[in-house]
Amino acid sequence: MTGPASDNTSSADDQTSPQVTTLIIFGATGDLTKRLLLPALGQLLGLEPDLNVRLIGVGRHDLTDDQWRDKVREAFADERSDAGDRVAEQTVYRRGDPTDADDLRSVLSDIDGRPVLYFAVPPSVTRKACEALRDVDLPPGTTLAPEKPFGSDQKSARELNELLLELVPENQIYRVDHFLGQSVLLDLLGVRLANRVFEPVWSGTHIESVVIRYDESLGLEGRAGYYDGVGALQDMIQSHLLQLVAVVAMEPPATLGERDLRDAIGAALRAVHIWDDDAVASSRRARYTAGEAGGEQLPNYVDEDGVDASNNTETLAEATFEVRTNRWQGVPFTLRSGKALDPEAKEIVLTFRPLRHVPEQFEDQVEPNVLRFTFGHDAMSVRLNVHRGSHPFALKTVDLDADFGNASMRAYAEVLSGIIKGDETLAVRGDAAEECWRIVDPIVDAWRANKVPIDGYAAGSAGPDAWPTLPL
Ligand SMILES: O=P(O)(O)OC[C@H]1O[C@@H](O)[C@H](O)[C@@H](O)[C@@H]1O
Repeated sequence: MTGPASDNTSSADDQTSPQVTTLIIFGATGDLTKRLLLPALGQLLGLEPDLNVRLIGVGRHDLTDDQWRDKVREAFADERSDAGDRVAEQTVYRRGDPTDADDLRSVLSDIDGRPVLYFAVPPSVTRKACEALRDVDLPPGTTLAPEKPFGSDQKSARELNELLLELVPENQIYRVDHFLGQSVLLDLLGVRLANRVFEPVWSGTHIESVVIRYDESLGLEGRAGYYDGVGALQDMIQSHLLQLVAVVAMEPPATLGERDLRDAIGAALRAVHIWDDDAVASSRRARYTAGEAGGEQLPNYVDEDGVDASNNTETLAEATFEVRTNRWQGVPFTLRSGKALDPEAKEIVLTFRPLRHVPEQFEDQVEPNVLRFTFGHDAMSVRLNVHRGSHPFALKTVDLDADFGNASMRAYAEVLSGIIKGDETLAVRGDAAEECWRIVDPIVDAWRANKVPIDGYAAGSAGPDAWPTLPL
């Protein structure tokens, strides 16, 4: 995490000098590494040139060191820096299988300082790799960074936690959820916790509903191997969006140190339940049919390469939850995310309750106040009723917009920064990972049992016509 060092970090405090970190990326030739991890590392090195990092790529393909270095340079090209050039110059590639203890030993025999094992591989490979690591002597400080999804239900998440904890202590496990590094989440923390005008009204006494949506125009993008059978609920709501719920709903922590913040997130998640405890009535799912979205012509989802129609995968999911605390009981938190949607809508929207009384001259003119945070090109707006018009008490609803511009750091750069510096604040703690599955498991079960119909929507539309509109 950038900014002031956290006040109650554990592992970060133990480090006295800029220790060397060897970042070992398993899945080095994969899409995640190319599109997200390496560009983020390049950006981070440009912003923090003193980070003492070595990079090793590990993959199943045959690559020479020079070929790998070219890939790294290419990924760093947009944000080139001396530090990035140095890392790209020194990096090496090892052909290896992360599920093979001999290969793991061989990679770890050749490292400087503290190794970070970043698993940019499918979850089944991460699990087998961790099983293989039981037979490997891990160097001091070894850090494990598994990517989402972390398990496939509460039970498997618990088992994976147990396995990881056999290998290293919790403060050396960085479960990656890049939404914790999204600048909008960091904006939300600032707006909520540093402003007198917001914190006192941050509760169900004043807020009527919360909507967190992440409607993307992208389709499957050739990711059937991962996405098909997983779907929008598990891909987005189970992980990313529930982390956002926790940050909106948590009790204000005394500090933003890793322990206080992650305790608050964990407590908030433990209070989240499906609305009315009714997974069938409180969830919806749908799948796209052919159409044009994001400038691309998309086929029916079921006709996409690699899709197995019998998986019945949804590409749009919506579910409503309740946070059963004194602060939030009775306030619906609706989460929604999907692919191939137009318009894109990636935002957190808090709608305020009506005033108990307004002067009669204002009646019928007043709209609810709305506080909105927008992802991507970060922005925030507050909807207010103000005087405007031809008579003294005429009101108009206006959105006061603040455009924060592009984030100074990519979400993955924030996450990598924490991992490299040994600050766990923006990593998912084990209890939170299990809790997120506890919350959605009943919906997954209801959908598998076909208790919720799967609706259709044309790619490029705003979703199924029959679904109620969320506040926008
Ligand atoms: O918009 P971002 O930061 O790329 O995050 C969204 C992506 O997050 C990933 O974790 C999901 O697997 C993708 O399906 C999704 O598109």
